[in-house]
Parts: sequence; C-alpha cells; structure tokens
Amino acid sequence: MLKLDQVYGGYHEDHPVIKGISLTIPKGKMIGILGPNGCGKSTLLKLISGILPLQSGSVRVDDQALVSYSSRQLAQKMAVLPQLHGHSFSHTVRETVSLGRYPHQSGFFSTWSEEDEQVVKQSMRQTGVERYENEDLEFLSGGEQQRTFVAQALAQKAELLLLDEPTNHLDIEHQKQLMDMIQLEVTQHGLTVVSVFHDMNLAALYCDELILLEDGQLVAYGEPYEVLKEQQVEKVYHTEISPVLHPSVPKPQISLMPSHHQQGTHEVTAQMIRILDNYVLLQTAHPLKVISSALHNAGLGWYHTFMNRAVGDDYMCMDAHSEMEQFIQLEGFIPPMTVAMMTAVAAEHAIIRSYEDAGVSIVVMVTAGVGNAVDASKSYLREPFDEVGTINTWVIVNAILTDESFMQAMMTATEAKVKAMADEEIQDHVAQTIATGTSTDSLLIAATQCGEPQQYAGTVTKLGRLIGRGVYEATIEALQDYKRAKGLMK
Ligand SMILES: Nc1ncnc2c1ncn2[C@@H]1O[C@H](COP(=O)(O)OP(=O)(O)OP(=O)(O)O)[C@@H](O)[C@H]1O
Repeated sequence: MLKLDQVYGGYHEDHPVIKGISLTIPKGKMIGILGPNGCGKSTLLKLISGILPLQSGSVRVDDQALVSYSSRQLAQKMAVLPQLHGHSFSHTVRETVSLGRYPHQSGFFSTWSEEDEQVVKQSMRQTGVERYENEDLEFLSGGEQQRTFVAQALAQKAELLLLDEPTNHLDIEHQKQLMDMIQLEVTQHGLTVVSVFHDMNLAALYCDELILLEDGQLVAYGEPYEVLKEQQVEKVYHTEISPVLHPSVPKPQISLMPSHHQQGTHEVTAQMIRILDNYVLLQTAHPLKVISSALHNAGLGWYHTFMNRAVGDDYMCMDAHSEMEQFIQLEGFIPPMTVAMMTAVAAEHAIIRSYEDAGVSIVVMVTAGVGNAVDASKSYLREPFDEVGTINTWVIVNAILTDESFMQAMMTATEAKVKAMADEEIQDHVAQTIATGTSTDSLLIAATQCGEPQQYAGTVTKLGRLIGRGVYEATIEALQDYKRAKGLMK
C-alpha cells in the first residue's frame, strides 16, 4: 500500500529532519508513529502525504510514485488529519465535514449527491458530532473540534488515513470511541491508518505495528512488543519506565517512574498485627506490594490494610465478595486498599511469628481450620463445594521482592504448609489419605519493597529458608491448636 525508500525531507535543504527512512506499510493495518518531541513524526506524515516535498528518496502509494498523482487523485487515495492548533474556524460542523467530499465532486458545476449526503451523515454519526452539526466550530470544545476533523477525514472515503495525534484533546471515553471506530474501519473495511501518537499505551493497544523515531531516523518498526522494549524506550525518551501488565489484552503497556516518589523505610513487626474480636488486623503506614488468593482483592496490588476475618460455621451468603466489602467499610477501612480473607477459626487462635536472618525479616500469620481437609491429588473424588474452615497464611516480608521471588515465595510457603499437614497427619476423610490443605485455603505474600532486594525465594535461598521454616512452624502450631480446640489432642 505504502512504500518509503530512503526518504529524506524537512524544511531546509542542508538540514533534513527525516534522514533516510525506508519502510513498507501493508494495506488494512493500523500503524502508530512514536518518538520524542521534535523527532520528526509530523514531518514524516507531511512527507508521506505530499504536503512537504521530498529532498530525496521516494514514497510510493499502491506501487505508484506519490508525485505522479494529481491532487484530486491523491485526495481520493489518502485523507489527512493534521495536528490541531488553536485556530478560529468560521464553518459549521456540517460544512467542515462536507469539505471532505471535495475530491469526489467532479466538474465546475458539481452537484451534491445522495451519496455525499449519506457519507457526511455517517461520518458525523461515527465520530459523535451529529448533534452539533449546525453549530459553528469556533464555539465547540477542543475535543469536539478534533472529532469534527476526524469526521471530515473519514468523509473523504480514502483508503489511507494519516492522523496526527487523533486523540489530542479527547477525554478517555472519546479516545476509546474514536480508536474503536477507526479500528473497526481497519478490520472490517480494509482501511490503512498511519497515525502519530504520544500515548504509547494507547498506540500499543490499537496498532498492529509501531514505528519508533529518534532524531529523524528509524529506531524500530514492528509489533508493539518488539518496539516498546524497556531499554529501547528509556534510551529514546531519556526517561525511566517500567513495563506493566494489561489485565486483559496481550499488548505491552508501560508506566512512568516518578523521580521523587517516596517509598520510605518501614518495617512490619509481629507486634503490629492485632487480634480483635472478629478479625486479625494489620495496618501499615505505607502500602505493601501484595500477591494473594484472598477473598477480597485477590491478585497483585498495593494495600495497607490486611484482615483475616472470622465468621461463624453457619455463615451463609449468596455474594460473599460484596458482603465482605460492606463489612470492611462498616469497620471503617477502605475497601480498595484492603486485602481480606475469611475463616471459621476465631481470631484469638491466630499464630503470629517473626523470623530474621542477616538483614531480612519476615512475619508469618496462620489460622488453621481443617474440618474440610483435602488431599489435592485426590480431590477429583469429591463433588465441588465451598465451605469456610480453611488455612489462611500471611507472609509479610521486609525486603524488596522481584516478580520471580513473589512466585517462588508462594511455592515455598505452599510446600511448607503441605509438609506441616503431613507431619500433623491431617486426614482427607473422603480419600482416606493425608490431606495437603483444605478446599478454601488462602495465601498472601506481601513485601514492604524497601530494604534488601531479594531476587529469589526458592526453598534454599535466604528468603526461602525463612519462609519455609516460618510457614511450617506457624502451621504446625495452628494445627495443634485446632486439634486441642476439637479435643483431638491435649
Ligand atoms: N514548518 C516548519 N518550519 C521549520 N522547521 C520546522 C517546521 N515544522 C517543524 N519544524 C522542525 O522540525 C523538527 C521536527 O518537527 P516535527 O513537528 O516533525 O516533530 P514531532 O516529532 O512531530 O514533534 P512533536 O512531538 O512535538 O509534535 C523540529 O525541530 C521542528 O522545530
């Protein structure tokens, strides 16, 4: 569709802004151009559209040199949305969008066809500006003006759409609407889009491929994961970033790292865990980084309140998640900053221990109720069910953990719990074998993210040794406590 070969161009003959760019853009794809301020993104778009003549090299559209197209032919091939500046406009929305139809008018006395009318209406509808159609553009907001110009570009019904920061001025609702709509044109009608973006995350979400420019040269061109590599982005933008996971779309996303973020130095001690009537509670001055399988706020996140709530054996609730959220709120805590587990074991039975080794310390909290103990390898013998009465484990680490050590900490803690179950000979009454846990166990690993970095937490690492021992010993104590409470042991 579009082929650039050794393109040089700019505003002064001796100082090209774009320096030797070659690339091929296939039909029916959305391509994003990224790069720092002044690197030449808009200039590249102007060279592709022919607004700015090439100094050397070639641009070919559908295998034909750009220069060989008449301006009307070119306008039928490509539509351009330039970067919007603070102009004053003297047209209505409808008049502005209608200008997009000019390449399709023929002859001096061209008439406005039914098709023109339909296309203008459809373009206004797609961009959500139909309701302003008779208003003067100058009285509309920046976002409404931006959408009007996108409508004009769409009305041109070109095969190639060149956009310079199309989401500029748009709030997130309108950014999404616009990008969804453009993506639909690409996937359903084979439109080809080349668009400049500043928002790398938005570009990664919507574009098939990204172009990264630096000082007028091509640094990378490929799928988002090939272009948004941490070190490459940091080098080009001279900014520290961190890759983050999109919760549901397999596209790379990045986050800025504020330079003056205060992490502080803070330590969690066993004394900070309080045993109240209905729950075990930990509150920290700074949020901890957490991974957990808790009932409330499971997964990965930053939280400063931790609750292990005891409920009666008769607890029955259709929607335990929302009931728990209400409970947290009623107790005066902030649900989005709280991780909460549930158990049938009274809070006073919680076992809390701390362990330390050469600069790294952990605090472990365990409650164990094993009325419905299960051997994980034999659980297929049972009907699925969900009962409270569970082993809840917290491991709070005073150190900096990597993702790798969070995952390993979960494994080490689980293995230690399983060993404690075996040594205490806790039975799975259905399978008649030694149980490995219960059907509703929860585990939480939380780290202060200050202190000594711990890359690993496998069983024989410095941290793993603390976790393995700590979870084992606390679980043994909790299990013995349970047995005593049930009269199974003195
Ligand atoms: N009309 C112009 N006349 C002269 N120089 C220009 C003109 N437009 C841009 N430049 C210069 O060309 C270089 C690249 O500008 P361009 O607008 O292409 O960058 P950009 O990557 O789109 O930047 P931004 O992210 O700030 O929009 C800059 O140094 C700029 O000052």
